[in-house]
Amino acid sequence: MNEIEQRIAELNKLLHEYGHAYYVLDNPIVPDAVYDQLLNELIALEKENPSLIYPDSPTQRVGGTPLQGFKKVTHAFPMLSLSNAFNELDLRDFDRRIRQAIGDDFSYVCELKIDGLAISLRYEDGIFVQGATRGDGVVGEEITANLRTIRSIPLRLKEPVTIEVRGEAYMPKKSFEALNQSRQEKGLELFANPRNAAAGSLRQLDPKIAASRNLSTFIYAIGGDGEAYGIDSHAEMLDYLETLGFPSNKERKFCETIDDCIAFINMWTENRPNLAYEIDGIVIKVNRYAHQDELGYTAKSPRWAIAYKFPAEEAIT
Ligand SMILES: NC(=O)c1cc2c(N)ncc(C(N)=O)c2s1
Repeated sequence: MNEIEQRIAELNKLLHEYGHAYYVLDNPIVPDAVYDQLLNELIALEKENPSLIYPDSPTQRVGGTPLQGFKKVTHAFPMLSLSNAFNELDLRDFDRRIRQAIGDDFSYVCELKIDGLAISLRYEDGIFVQGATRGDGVVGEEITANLRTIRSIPLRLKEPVTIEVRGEAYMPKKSFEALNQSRQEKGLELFANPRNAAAGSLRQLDPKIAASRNLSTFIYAIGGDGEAYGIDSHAEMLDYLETLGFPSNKERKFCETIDDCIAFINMWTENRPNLAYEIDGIVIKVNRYAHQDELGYTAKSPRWAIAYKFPAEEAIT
């Protein structure tokens, strides 16, 4: 490798590491000025040596030309929906049904239900190759170019695995307020809520617009069976996603009983306004895969999971 190739390889490695710390771990290890200076150096070197541009270089996040339309993509594994619970009685019914099926020796994992747009990301040998919306759960829209602009989505994983993951793309509350403020000043129609703003941004044909919307993601599931990756519980799967370099939401709790889940729900009902992003509920999943396999699925959703939905907020008149 000559000096330029070495420097380009080194800059890609450094910028991946710094970008992961900043956008995924929310814990920068260098000042922004240092990151920008290295990025500008890489942009200049790539301009002089286009044959040395890595496909997953951080300079390759925002594509050039707008798309004509979105292709349809059939998910390798259907993206299922969750059945809903609206009150404590629904939650205790859910818990009772599980006990009747598998006995009492099991536990739950509770997670925040992110109010965004469900997405599916495909990686081959660790490289991000395709991203899609949920669509109807079986067929979604291919929005790879727009998802590449989201800095928390790794373009290369820390392991060269072939994997399909699911998560939620969302717009932080502060970005939503700033976006609507600027739209108001331009006399444009406002977005009703961060979820619509995130969905609208990812449906743009020009990736430069998506890139300007400061979207982020949380990744929370592997498509297909996690056993293929040597994992045998939901909690371990979430940790595995983090080791691969995905952003996963840290506000999750291992719960022994449905009472612990209800306490978690009550705490977040109270604390929800303090989050930097919107959530519309709490997702409760039976933790061990062996138990999930025993419980199985109904026609459209897993029997081992439920989404508690917060009461719709009273419209502030
Ligand atoms: N429809 C679904 O299966 C899910 C939807 C969501 C969501 N919007 N946010 C978080 C999770 C999670 N942590 O499992 C899930 S799962």
